Amino acid sequence: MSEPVGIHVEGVHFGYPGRPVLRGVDLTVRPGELAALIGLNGCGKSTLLRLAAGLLRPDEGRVLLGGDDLARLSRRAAARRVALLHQSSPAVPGMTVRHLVRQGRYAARGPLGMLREDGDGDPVVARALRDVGVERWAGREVDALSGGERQRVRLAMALAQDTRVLLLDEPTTYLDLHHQLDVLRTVVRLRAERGLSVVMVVHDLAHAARFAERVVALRAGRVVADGTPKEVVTPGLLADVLRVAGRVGEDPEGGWPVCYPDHPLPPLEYENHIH
Ligand SMILES: Nc1ncnc2c1ncn2[C@@H]1O[C@H](COP(=O)(O)OP(=O)(O)OP(=O)(O)O)[C@@H](O)[C@H]1O
Repeated sequence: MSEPVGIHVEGVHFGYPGRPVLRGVDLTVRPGELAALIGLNGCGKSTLLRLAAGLLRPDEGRVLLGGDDLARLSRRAAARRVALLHQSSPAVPGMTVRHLVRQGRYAARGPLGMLREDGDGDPVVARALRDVGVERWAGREVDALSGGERQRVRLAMALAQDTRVLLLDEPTTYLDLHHQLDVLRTVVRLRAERGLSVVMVVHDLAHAARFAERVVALRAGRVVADGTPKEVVTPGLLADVLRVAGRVGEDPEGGWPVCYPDHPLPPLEYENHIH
């Protein structure tokens, strides 16, 4: 028997009508592992996360969560195992931070459990608010928060699902540098403390190289590189995957790769076909 894994994406093909996006993607992320997913705009990163969360069904291939086929799980059972922080979410007029984060408990508690809850009662909600340092805003309206504040509250909502697999689509969007690092370090800490499998879409290679155990590069619907930051983040990757010319050095203390991007390269032929 092979080792049970957090999340295992196997041979996944997917397209929207008239638009093939993923063409046979394999990806395994073990408990306690943080994988950064990188690639050009429109290459299919968010689509892959939505498939991994069970919000889309693969045309071919499958997604396994701890060995169970996601396609066989109900929406609610899936939501107890995998949480997705979306790139953006619609505004909800009048909703408080606590109320929004409580929404993350729906899968675990069910409709009756949600009704019975007395407000502050759920310790997982309190912990999620604390994890991202937003407990002092619990009574504020979400719509009255800044973009960065709202992003952290949305992360708290994903954490409130209390799943072993966490999918984060650009979790540092809107955040200032201080809070980018704060959120990334929180994710790194939680994945170690709670043995989470984390897949995180990032555009900032510095963050991928510094905080992820693995960097997975997607191009034209396929995984074209998957390894440690040192293995993957190279001038070749900058050029082939991100269409940027630049140098790659090494952090003198930590040893992780440091990029010095210089100028964009023209798109490749396949990109014109796909997009
Ligand atoms: N609901 C949809 N219907 C049709 N096409 C879609 C839909 N969602 C995304 N696409 C297309 O699928 C492709 C992949 O989109 P996706 O959002 O997965 O890219 P991405 O890598 O996450 O991009 P970005 O870095 O810009 O967030 C794009 O060409 C996009 O236009």
